[in-house]
Amino acid sequence: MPVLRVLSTVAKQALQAPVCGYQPLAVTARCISFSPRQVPPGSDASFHSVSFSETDHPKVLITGMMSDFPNHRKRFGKNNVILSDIRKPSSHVFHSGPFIYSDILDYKNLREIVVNNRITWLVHYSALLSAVGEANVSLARAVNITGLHNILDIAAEHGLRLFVPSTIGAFGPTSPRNPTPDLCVQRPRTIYGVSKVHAELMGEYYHQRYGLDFRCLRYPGIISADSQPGGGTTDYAVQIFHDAVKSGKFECNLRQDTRLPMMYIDDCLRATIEVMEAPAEALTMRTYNINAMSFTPEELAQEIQKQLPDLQVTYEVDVMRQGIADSWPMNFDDTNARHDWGWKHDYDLPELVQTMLNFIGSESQIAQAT
Ligand SMILES: NC(=O)C1=CN([C@@H]2O[C@H](COP(=O)(O)OP(=O)(O)OC[C@H]3O[C@@H](n4cnc5c(N)ncnc54)[C@H](O)[C@@H]3O)[C@@H](O)[C@H]2O)C=CC1
Ligand SMILES: CC(=O)[C@H](N)C(=O)O
Repeated sequence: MPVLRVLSTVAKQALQAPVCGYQPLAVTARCISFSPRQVPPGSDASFHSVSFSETDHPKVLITGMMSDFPNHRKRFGKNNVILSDIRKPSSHVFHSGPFIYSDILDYKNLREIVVNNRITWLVHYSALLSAVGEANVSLARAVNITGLHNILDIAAEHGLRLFVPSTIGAFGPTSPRNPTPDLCVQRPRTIYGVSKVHAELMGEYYHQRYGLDFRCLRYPGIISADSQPGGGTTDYAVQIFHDAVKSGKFECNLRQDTRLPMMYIDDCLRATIEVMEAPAEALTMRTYNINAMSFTPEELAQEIQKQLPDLQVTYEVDVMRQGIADSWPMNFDDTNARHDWGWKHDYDLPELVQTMLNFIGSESQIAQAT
């Protein structure tokens, strides 16, 4: 829809909205019962959010497949969590519950999915990560920014609770790095970081302007055994486990002393559920840092070598990735998440290494046996 038409619709309805007059923005937002792409009554469609009783399970749509979301499915019921992507799912994901094709750049298709499945919560993972984003800026801009606009409008129109992850990559070289607090200078130097700051600010704006229930966590680098690294700067911390088990050798593309915040996937998914379920009154902010551990490639290698002493690690620095890593936080301050909604991580470095090696080791034994 052309911008001007949106603006004129918004302006017209704003003028018609009763008694909002000179009240502060937050109050005004509650008076305006329309969303940015809503078309006027009498035209081709008009939207009315269905309200659900408190006892209903949320019906969750997840864009992008960060994992197979066993936690979400266990919590909300297998059929209440629909995964979506433009990529073919693994057979494990495909057989674990509903999966649907959805391109987040296709607004009408997203709307159809939300309506047909009576979606109430949207968890928006689709994005291009930092390194792959630098390699394809226009695609990153489309997926991470235009795609996000579609998601925000769909969520606002249909009264959805919306989760969008942000990242340590939303900070830049002028941010305090050790530790990095929730509120500080954010001048990232990657298209990924810029798009994530945009997502944080747009979500918070929609929250105060349209009452959107927007929730956002800034994740550290996420380490998971059951998905391949997706083109990020922290990928080395996943790849090292696969190479250690497979060949006993690993070539690291970051310097050995590059310290970055990291988290095991189970902690990440649990944090996501916890912040989504937190009562709105507990949230003093809508975007929180979450933290678990911080390590360098050398420290990670040493911890793995306690289990696999023959592992050999060499360093072949990728200049672009190193530049990105050097501009990111070394340690994350998540005091507010711990205070407001009780965030607490379970996995430190030794537990992470043990769990990853158990998982990848048993997978590789199965592969060898078959
Ligand atoms: N993996 C990590 O270390 C961290 C991830 N995050 C955030 O978590 C989210 C998920 O990250 P990962 O799973 O690691 O990334 P990933 O690159 O593995 O997955 C992203 C998914 O988005 C999908 N996608 C791309 N274009 C799409 C489109 N037009 N329509 C629908 N789907 C599309 C891709 O097919 C892919 O499956 C991202 O938003 C990322 O910014 C944040 C911090 C750390
Ligand atoms: C930390 C992230 O957001 C991601 N893993 C990346 O390295 O781009």
